[in-house]
Amino acid sequence: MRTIDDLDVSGKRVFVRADLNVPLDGDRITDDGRIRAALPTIEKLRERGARVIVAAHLGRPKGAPDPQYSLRPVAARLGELLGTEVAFAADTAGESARATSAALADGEVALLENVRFEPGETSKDETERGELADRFAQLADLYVGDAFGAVHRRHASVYDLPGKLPHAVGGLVLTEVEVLKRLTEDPERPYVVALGGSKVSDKLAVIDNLLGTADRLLIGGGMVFTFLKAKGYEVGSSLLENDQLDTVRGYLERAEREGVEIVLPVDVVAAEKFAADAPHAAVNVDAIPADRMGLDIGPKSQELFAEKLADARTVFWNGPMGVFEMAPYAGGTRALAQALIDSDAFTVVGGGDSAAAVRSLGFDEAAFGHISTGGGASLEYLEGKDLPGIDALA
Ligand SMILES: Nc1ncnc2c1ncn2[C@@H]1O[C@H](COP(=O)(O)OP(=O)(O)OP(=O)(O)O)[C@@H](O)[C@H]1O
Ligand SMILES: O=C(O)[C@H](O)COP(=O)(O)O
Repeated sequence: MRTIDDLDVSGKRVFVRADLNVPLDGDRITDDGRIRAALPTIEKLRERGARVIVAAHLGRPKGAPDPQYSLRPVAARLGELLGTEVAFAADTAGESARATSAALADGEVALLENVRFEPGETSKDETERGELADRFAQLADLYVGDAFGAVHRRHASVYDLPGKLPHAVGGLVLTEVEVLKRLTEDPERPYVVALGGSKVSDKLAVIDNLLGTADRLLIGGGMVFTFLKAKGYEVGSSLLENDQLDTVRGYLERAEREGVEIVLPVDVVAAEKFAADAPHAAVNVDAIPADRMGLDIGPKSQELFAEKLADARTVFWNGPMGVFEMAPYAGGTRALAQALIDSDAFTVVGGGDSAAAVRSLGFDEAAFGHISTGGGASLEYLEGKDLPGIDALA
């Protein structure tokens, strides 16, 4: 794979696909970790006289402009961090993008509006994606793939565009892959994987593969309830993937057969509604009231998970244990982070929100072995799956 060092970028327009999918509260960025992680590649290109056109997605808009998912606040923050003005194109691949790209001087940077405002970006139809990629290609001379958090997506700006321009892999992708390799090539055991978060259907699928590599799986976050339901418990109004119950039963059976431990919470914090001020209490998993939703693992589960991490030598953690953004439901995530720190294991934390949680709860990033910008992407890498956004850079 070619790296940036192999490209002659001086005076050229370089399209950089980055993952700038940061958590927002209104238009306030609550964690800028992914923007910071994108800086080295952009800075290197600027130093070498490139005209840098950054493209990224934010959230999951439905293929049309939606102001709540605008990257405008990200352009402002990127400019602050780079210490230079970042021009913002009000569209993704239209008139504004073309004019913004054409106006760039050497060393200048622009950010395009959210690539997912274009239906072609996430389309399953290759022709539709290809048409958008053609429009992107008109904006630039070269392509750099550095969106590690999105390399598992077969999307126009990640997968199709590199086929249309001379391209190189970015430094962030290289670093991430180098660290994650340590987890796939003979990890020190016990190897424990902790899974949580809310992208339940995305992440349930990885369990199948993890059963073949990890010694122990700790299940927290929104994923818990599909497991509990599959075991016959009632889960009230908690997040639930009803159509995955059989799959999950299959995982539980296979784990038992193959001697992989799946550790489920024994209690959860159940709230009347999805709100910080909602009445809530810790209840055992066999006593979740029908009108309540589980928003965190409970204190007994925190202890249990810490015990299950104490002897680990390698840990990968993706997905918060609860709705850590609201103080009453942050305990599980805080306890898990602390247990990782207390263990002697090589620890990797992956995912936009997981990394944000670690930082927002006041932990020192340096206390972990590696904080990855990829959640789903890291998991798919660990599964050994082909990653479209990396394959396309070959
Ligand atoms: N029990 C729960 N019910 C609902 N949401 C939950 C629950 N537990 C955690 N969450 C939410 O999960 C979200 C994060 O999930 P997600 O799967 O996106 O993780 P991530 O670390 O960002 O990984 P990725 O980078 O793949 O997105 C948080 O916003 C958190 O509030
Ligand atoms: O947050 C992430 O994991 C990446 O930015 C990818 O986002 P997606 O799951 O919406 O494709």
